[in-house]
Amino acid sequence: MGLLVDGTWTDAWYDTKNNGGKFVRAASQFRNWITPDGSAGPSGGDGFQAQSGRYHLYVSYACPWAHRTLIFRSLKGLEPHISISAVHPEMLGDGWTFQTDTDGATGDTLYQKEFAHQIYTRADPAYSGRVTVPILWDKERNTIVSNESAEIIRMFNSAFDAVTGNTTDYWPENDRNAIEDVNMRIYDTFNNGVYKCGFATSQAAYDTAIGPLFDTLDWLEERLSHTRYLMGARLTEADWRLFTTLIRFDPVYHLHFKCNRKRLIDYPNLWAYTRDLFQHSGGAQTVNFAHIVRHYHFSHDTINPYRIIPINPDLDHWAPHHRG
Ligand SMILES: N[C@@H](CCC(=O)N[C@@H](CS)C(=O)NCC(=O)O)C(=O)O
Repeated sequence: MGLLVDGTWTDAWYDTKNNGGKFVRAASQFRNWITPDGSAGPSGGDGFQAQSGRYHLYVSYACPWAHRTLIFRSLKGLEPHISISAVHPEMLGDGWTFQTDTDGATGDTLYQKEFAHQIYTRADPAYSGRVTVPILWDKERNTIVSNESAEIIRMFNSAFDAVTGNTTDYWPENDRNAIEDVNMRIYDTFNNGVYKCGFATSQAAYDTAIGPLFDTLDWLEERLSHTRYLMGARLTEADWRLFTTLIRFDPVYHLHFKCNRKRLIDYPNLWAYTRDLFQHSGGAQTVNFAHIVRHYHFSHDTINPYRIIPINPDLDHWAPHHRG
């Protein structure tokens, strides 16, 4: 685990000392948008036109943020148009690596680099900051388009529609405000909330995060007792953003990140909803439990220094969900 400082790799754990033991996630720095005609998006520069074969996605199968982008690549039929490389699940002193000694770890299929930080310095030799996945790479301009998953999924949702002919919309105009409200609560207390609990280095920081996390799960359990999806009958990005944290909850977050007041399977609606999404196209084929379990238990020295992988419950994600 480390970061780049003026383009030089430096091995360092998250600094929580200045925040009373709280984990504070840094903002992503590459914020360009791919658009149908290459005009600029809501942030960054122009010149990133949606074209088949031009872009490459670096992911970790373990990472919930990268997982979102894999789901949207699948939902929107982008597999033939956007190539991928998947990092090795163990993120140690060198950060994410392109070692290939584990099933599913592809190596850097574009440039045959060893480390993900070399992709960042290829885009910006003086980059300072964390080296995170996902990374959306432009092969033509030789740079990073975006390293912000929330924005990458919105690009995938619509920018390539003319290329693929797939016009299914997971961010429908009429529901955007409602989606934003739900996203904000789920991001703050759950998607990022599990990390706030797990990476807390003071009791107070943990206590501040854990209450709202389970309040959100109780709220979701109630909401999903009335409707199939978060926005009603229609599946939207809000569901997929929630899914990537739910699917990791019992195997990882419950124990490893101390989110253990309840398990996912203790919430009948949420658990059935998770299975519903898992069984949907874009679900199961983007989930790699081996990478998920290995990554978290191996990569966080301060939490699990002996890298012992717990036995974990047997979960049947293929059991009928009865939410049709
Ligand atoms: N805001 C980013 C966050 C991505 C992120 O934090 N990814 C984690 C993996 S789950 C990572 O690469 N962490 C490496 C680090 O923080 O050094 C996004 O949503 O795209």
